[in-house]
Amino acid sequence: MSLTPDEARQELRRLRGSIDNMDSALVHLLAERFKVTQRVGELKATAGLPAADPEREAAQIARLRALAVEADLDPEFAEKFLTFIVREVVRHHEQIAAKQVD
Ligand SMILES: C=C(O[C@@H]1C=C(C(=O)O)C=C[C@H]1O)C(=O)O
Repeated sequence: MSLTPDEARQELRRLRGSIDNMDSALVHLLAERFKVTQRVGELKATAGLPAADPEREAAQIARLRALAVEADLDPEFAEKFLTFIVREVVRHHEQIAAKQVD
């Protein structure tokens, strides 16, 4: 299928509109996730529980890797993405716990 330059530009605009919508959804989902993990961090700090839970993280990685395969997404990428987010969450939890000690 060969497109004229105008048709290609039109298709590019349409595809980028779709990418923008998905990026917006991702940002909103991440914001909601961080609101919930903030509450988890406060709960853990109050109860004296550790910031990180490696067992839970391993279970999440296994679950997301399987979901990624089903969804035709690279499971390595899914794991890296989750690990990146969880690392940030644990950093927040450590900060929340440190504030409680002050
Ligand atoms: C949110 C939690 O705290 C940490 C962050 C996790 C996450 O972002 O999913 C998972 C496990 C913990 O290391 C939790 O324990 O559920």
